[in-house]
Amino acid sequence: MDPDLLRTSFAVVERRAEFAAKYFYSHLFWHHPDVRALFPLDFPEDMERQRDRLFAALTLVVGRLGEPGMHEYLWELGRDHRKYLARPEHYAAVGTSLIAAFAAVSGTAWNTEVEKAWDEAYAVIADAMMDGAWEAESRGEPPWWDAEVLDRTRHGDDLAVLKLRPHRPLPHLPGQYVSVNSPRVPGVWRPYSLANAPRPDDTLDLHVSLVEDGVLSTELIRRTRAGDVLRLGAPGGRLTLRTPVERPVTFIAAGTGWAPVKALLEQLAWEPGSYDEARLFVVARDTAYLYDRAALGELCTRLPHLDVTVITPAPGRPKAQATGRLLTALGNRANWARHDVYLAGPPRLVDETAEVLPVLGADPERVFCDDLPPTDRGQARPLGPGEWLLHRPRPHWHNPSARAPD
Ligand SMILES: NC(=O)C1=CN([C@@H]2O[C@H](COP(=O)(O)OP(=O)(O)OC[C@H]3O[C@@H](n4cnc5c(N)ncnc54)[C@H](O)[C@@H]3O)[C@@H](O)[C@H]2O)C=CC1
Repeated sequence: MDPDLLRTSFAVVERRAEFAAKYFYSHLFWHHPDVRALFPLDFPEDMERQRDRLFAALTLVVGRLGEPGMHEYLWELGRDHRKYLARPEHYAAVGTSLIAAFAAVSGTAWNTEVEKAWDEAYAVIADAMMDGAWEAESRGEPPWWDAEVLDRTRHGDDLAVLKLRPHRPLPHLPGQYVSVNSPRVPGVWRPYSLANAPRPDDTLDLHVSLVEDGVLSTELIRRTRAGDVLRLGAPGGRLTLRTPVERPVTFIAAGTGWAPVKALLEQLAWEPGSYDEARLFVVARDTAYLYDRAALGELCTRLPHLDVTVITPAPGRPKAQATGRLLTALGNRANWARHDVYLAGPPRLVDETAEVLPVLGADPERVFCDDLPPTDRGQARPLGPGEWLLHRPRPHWHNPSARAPD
């Protein structure tokens, strides 16, 4: 496998990503109409997301092939793909269509050497995924877990906490997430962090925030009731407590990113550790969205040394202003080089914070977060004067063809 050749040839494909994705799906569905059932059909929004996801996943894999942790990631992905009833023949079909699409959009940049590199890379990816699926199957793990909704607590119009009881126990680590599907929104799966450490009664909590035009979040917040049954995929993710906890720890939770952090704090409360400092930053779009204050208070009693900072935007300011305030608050703290940092929340906040922490002295290898697909469509935080200089936003070019005739 030649990583440089893969990266340079993928850069050509990425420039025509839209066309490549259309070609890929048309090729796949034409040659294997049976595979169509594995992809969501009814929601155009979802076909688009699927396209974005395909390229986001490929970019991640191509950028990190051969890196430590990549095999595990693919293994987990394959285990999770059992929920789509993905079989070895589907992996072969996807590989053929992907390479056909890459060849179609690459023009003269495509040759036998590039094709060989992609054939080999795809074989590595598919083998790792099929290993994950096979291992899960051989230990008797179900392809998904059905879970009954025991309770749904609404917090305002756009937030809900669901309590679920899986029909069979779903073993997980605090901080992990699962993908969730409702039979009323067929084919649509979204990742949600489990908001609790494992409990003796095996119940699970999900914290759901409304995503504008999001079919599943709307379903879960507005229509799902006690007695409904949801479907959960295999748990996964990197946001798990590194134990034994011997270094100081910082948790940063924004919005419903509070869910995995809550689970991690529950674990910290019973995990023996030799750390001497624990910090928690809770960021919310306004005080009304600090929806779990009672649980936070309880955790503070169980973790008396936990230093808590709550951050919201100034009254009347946009929600993303809280991210600027968070970055300032982080800058006012010391000892980052010693801290393990666990970070959860909207992807833009996670990206910005993960970029700033090493500048403050944190070890990037000790900053833990999930790679989640973006769900928010809001505007980015307005740039501060220093950032404006460093990252001037792209100009909005006029479209000459839209100009009125002289
Ligand atoms: N494991 C994880 O990392 C988890 C991540 N999430 C993600 O967290 C988000 C939760 O959404 P909500 O609760 O509605 O959060 P929210 O929209 O209320 O935002 C909370 C805070 O995040 C920051 N923020 C939001 N959008 C931003 C932007 N565009 N740029 C910079 N900062 C921004 C702001 O400080 C805001 O006050 C979802 O995107 C979800 O996917 C949720 C659970 C777990």
